[in-house]
Amino acid sequence: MTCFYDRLEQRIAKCGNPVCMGMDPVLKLIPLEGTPEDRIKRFYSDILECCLKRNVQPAVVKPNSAYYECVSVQSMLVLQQLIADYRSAGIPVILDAKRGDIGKSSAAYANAAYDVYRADAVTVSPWMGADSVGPFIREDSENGAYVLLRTSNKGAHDFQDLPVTRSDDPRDVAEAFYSVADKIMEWDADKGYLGAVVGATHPEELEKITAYTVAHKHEIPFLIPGVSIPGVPGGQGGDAKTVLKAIQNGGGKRKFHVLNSSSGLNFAWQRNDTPANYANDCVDALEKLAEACLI
Ligand SMILES: O=c1ccn([C@@H]2O[C@H](COP(=O)(O)O)[C@@H](O)[C@H]2O)c(=O)[nH]1
Repeated sequence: MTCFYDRLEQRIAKCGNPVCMGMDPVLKLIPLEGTPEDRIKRFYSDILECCLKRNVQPAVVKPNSAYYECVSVQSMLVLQQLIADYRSAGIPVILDAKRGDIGKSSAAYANAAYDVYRADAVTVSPWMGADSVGPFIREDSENGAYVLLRTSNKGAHDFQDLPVTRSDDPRDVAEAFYSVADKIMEWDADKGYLGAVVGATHPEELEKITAYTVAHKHEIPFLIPGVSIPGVPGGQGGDAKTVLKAIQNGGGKRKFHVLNSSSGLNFAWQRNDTPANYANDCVDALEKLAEACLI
């Protein structure tokens, strides 16, 4: 059994890029006719087919559950089918659902993500602590979970940057996100089940977090959302090269970090206003992002 993050590292090496393609359907940007569910299914199936045909593949994909839940109950079946299709093509799937609850409810959420939707990995919130994250660590499985550590949004600052006293020494104060990093390293105990979400919009923090984990001899694999692709609308302004250099400057050695773009890839057709060419435009943008990741 190979743990999720070793698998991911192998996969990144094999496909030659660390891109995580988000799959966040927005109906008004899907230029197809039919029921909402059919349009979502065809859209992402066409993109998959085009990736395979052109042999340009993302390392991993990340559907955000919210974008399916808000369409209909039936679209959750589409999500399940898309996860199966991408996995059958050899592309691992991270289900972005940001789970976390009391232990037994977290266990039910973990069963849903890994056994019903059959995702390889899932995003989880650390807010409720060890018993909440624990069920997402499946011993002897190939599954993984990404814990929210320093998110990409503005509001991340509200709690994640709060100064926290970390020992009996009142001078030992640091931002709260370091405590999340500590817990990820403690809960994972080097078994390779836990990664962390760190936003591309905060490269300074990314460098600090990398340096911290390297100093603790426990590099944490990062899922890095918020990347924008130069010349393509969408995303949150994070720059791929800056992100990868931040990891390098922090002393990161492992090649298991993934950079996510959702709207920038999915709706790249907007760049040239070529809706009929949505699949090729997405794959062009993917190629562009993959190139930007060569540093
Ligand atoms: O800190 C976070 C955590 C999750 N996300 C999610 O990633 C994608 C980003 O979409 P873009 O269109 O590339 O901006 C989306 O699903 C978010 O919910 C994040 O952005 N930041």
